[in-house]
Amino acid sequence: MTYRVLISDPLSEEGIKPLRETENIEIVKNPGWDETELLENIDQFDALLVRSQTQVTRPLLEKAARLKIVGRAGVGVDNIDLDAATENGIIVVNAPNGNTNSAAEHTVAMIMSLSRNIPQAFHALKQKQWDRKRFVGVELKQKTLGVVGLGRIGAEVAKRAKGQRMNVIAYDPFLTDEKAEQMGIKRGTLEEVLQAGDFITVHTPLLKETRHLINAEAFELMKDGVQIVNCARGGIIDEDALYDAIVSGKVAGAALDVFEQEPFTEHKLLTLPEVVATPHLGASTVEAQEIVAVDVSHDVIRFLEGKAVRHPVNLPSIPSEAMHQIEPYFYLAEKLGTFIIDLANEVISEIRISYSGDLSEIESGPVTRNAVKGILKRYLGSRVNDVNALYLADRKGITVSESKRSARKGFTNLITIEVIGASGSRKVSGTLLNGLGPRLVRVDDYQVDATPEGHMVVIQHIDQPGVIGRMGSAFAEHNINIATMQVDRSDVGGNAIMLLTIDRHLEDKALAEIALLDEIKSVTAIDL
Ligand SMILES: NC(=O)c1ccc[n+]([C@@H]2O[C@H](COP(=O)([O-])OP(=O)(O)OC[C@H]3O[C@@H](n4cnc5c(N)ncnc54)[C@H](O)[C@@H]3O)[C@@H](O)[C@H]2O)c1
Ligand SMILES: O=C(O)[C@H](O)COP(=O)(O)O
Repeated sequence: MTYRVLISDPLSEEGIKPLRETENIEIVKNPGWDETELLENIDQFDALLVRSQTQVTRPLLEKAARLKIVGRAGVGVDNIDLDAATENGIIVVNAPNGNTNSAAEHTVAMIMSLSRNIPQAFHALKQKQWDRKRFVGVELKQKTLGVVGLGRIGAEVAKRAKGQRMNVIAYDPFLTDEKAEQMGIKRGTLEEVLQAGDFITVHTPLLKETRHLINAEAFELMKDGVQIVNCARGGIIDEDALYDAIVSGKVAGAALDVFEQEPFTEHKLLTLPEVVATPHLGASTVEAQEIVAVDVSHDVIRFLEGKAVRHPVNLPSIPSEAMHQIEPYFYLAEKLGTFIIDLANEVISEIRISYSGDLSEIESGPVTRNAVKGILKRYLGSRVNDVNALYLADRKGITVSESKRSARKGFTNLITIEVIGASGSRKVSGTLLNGLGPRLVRVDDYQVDATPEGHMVVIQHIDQPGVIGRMGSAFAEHNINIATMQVDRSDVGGNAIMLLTIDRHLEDKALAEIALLDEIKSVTAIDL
């Protein structure tokens, strides 16, 4: 199959080489489509690669019937409707580390531009004004840098500020005293950072909680003459409040690389001499763009090859060694899910998945998602995958729960899936056997041993002489060969089960005839 990949923002050509060098990938790069054309064409693509310009909206994602993955060549994903991606079973990946250094360096450049009025002085020179008085600056040494958000970039900026012999105080909900001490910086509350900073730089994501985090009240807390830098996301700083704070003299200067609305060319902030600005250049270096494009290209290739991705955004990120441990269970979990929903053959309200033995110590989330996928695809077909399985189960009012028991129960690893419907509970268990692969080992309370694949038949019957013989003859009359057969019973003469693998699908007519045989209580055909 050829996968079609659309690149709708400028990505480094060097960086997308891994995609170009992958045989079954066809690339459409920067076709110059506007929003309407993108909407018209998106359903032709399996993967979409963006930076921050393309708005990956819910309408776009809902139209993208073929889209499997959105790759963000950078950190911020606020231009992507993550809920819509999840609901439509589209995984989103990003490249969280590739542009950290560039963004940190750009932030330092912006701080120094502010401290020495470099852009303004250059602009004056270009106007043939040799003016040295107007552009007297300030040293950074001994000044305090307030950092709001000490993640990858904030921490790199803090390190560089220390190199300029600045004092650094930072606020970050996850910053500990130990980490602060280790970095030789002070940990403060947001208020303390705002009050202490001679320069204040923000490095948080744009979230509900961080939108307008730096607002009029925040400016009131700051020192008179404070200088503000935003190389993170437009919207963290309330631009109108910033304008007022500059005009009032509270803020002596502001350096902005990102804006609430981009492109940003008309805002009144740009009319102020105290403002320096760049058009979202923090990650715009040859090096950063190559790294982020390589990172996201590799993740797209991994995903299209059915492998785990390194930087999922709308799925929990699992370390690769842990993923390596659990990936072999995905197939088993999905097959058990399909098996049990066909066996139950009714609307269910609850899915209970239990992991025992070695599995009680694993990161079971991805395995659970594959089991739920196996169950739901009977209702929803191929649109359900491990990205949207839990969302779709929730939307159908099906509760999903997990439990773990270290007890081995006769198997080093065992997955049991129980579904609850109006007529009660049905359950199935499976295991991964070394060298033998996935095995189905329990159906309800019966012991079996079969490979969960192909055309299977579950027959519930009464444990009486002749039942098996009559059943075998019935299959023979329909020219259906029985490849494997497992029998178990609750007690002598009591309820019993046959689990068959047959060579072709059991047609309804044959199924109905077999179901009428004496002592047969139910016949269920399950195609895995
Ligand atoms: N200008 C650019 O071109 C450019 C380049 C790269 C990244 N960015 C942006 O910079 C920002 C930071 O990127 P990063 O890679 O450092 O992300 P990160 O996830 O490594 O760090 C973000 C930090 O913000 C902290 N945080 C979250 N909410 C907070 C709050 N309310 N107050 C204080 N801290 C809070 C988090 O705990 C985290 O430590 C992102 O928005 C990213 O999109 C911009
Ligand atoms: O979040 C990011 O990675 C930066 O804002 C970079 O955005 P860009 O890829 O549009 O330069």
